[in-house]
Amino acid sequence: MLHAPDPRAALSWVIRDIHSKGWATGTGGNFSAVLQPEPLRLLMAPSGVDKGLVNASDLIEVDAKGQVVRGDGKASAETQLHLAIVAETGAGAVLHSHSVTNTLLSVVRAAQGEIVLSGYEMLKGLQGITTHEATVSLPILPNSQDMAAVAQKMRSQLRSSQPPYGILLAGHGLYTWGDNLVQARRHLEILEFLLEVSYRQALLGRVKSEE
Ligand SMILES: CSCCC(=O)C(=O)COP(=O)(O)O
Ligand SMILES: [Zn+2]
Repeated sequence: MLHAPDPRAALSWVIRDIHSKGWATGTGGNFSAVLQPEPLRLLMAPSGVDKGLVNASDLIEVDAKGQVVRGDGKASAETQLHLAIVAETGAGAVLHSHSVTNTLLSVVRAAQGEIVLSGYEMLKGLQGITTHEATVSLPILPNSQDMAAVAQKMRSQLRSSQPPYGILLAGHGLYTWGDNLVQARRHLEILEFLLEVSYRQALLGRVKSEE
């Protein structure tokens, strides 16, 4: 289904799959795929829908200003973040998850401003990484309901000399992306795996030091 020629079938399957993994419980998370770059058309789920129940025909199309140009429903307030990521990275798909692990770790590590992932074989699942001897930093931005302000902070992270593979919003969730939906989904799975490892490693360290 992921390789389906119909982008609606592919994106709706990815959304339900992410929900089934517990990374977009209830209405949490939002997801987009670029249908065409010029004029920009993003395929997205409408705001506030249960991400376990999204069908191909439920998806809406939004333009570069975040206005709905096709389909029923409202565009997510977080559409601005998807648009900023697409504009800065040229991504073909953007995935935003609300897993328990990313919600928790992004709060606990908020003061550090980043989560560093280093030395794991699974890092090679990220595009361009060919060795476990790699270090990836996921910036943590403060959460806010002011999406224009969050989008601006994301843009400056994405313009850095080493743009990140993902960005965390503290107590909220993870944004990641890829050249296409297949790559974006792989990045999400890899980063969720590595965040889970990081979380369990911290727990283990705590148990050890308490012995
Ligand atoms: C309980 S979900 C709160 C809103 C959110 O963070 C999210 O990712 C989903 O928002 P949407 O408007 O796209 O449904
Ligand atoms: Zn969210």
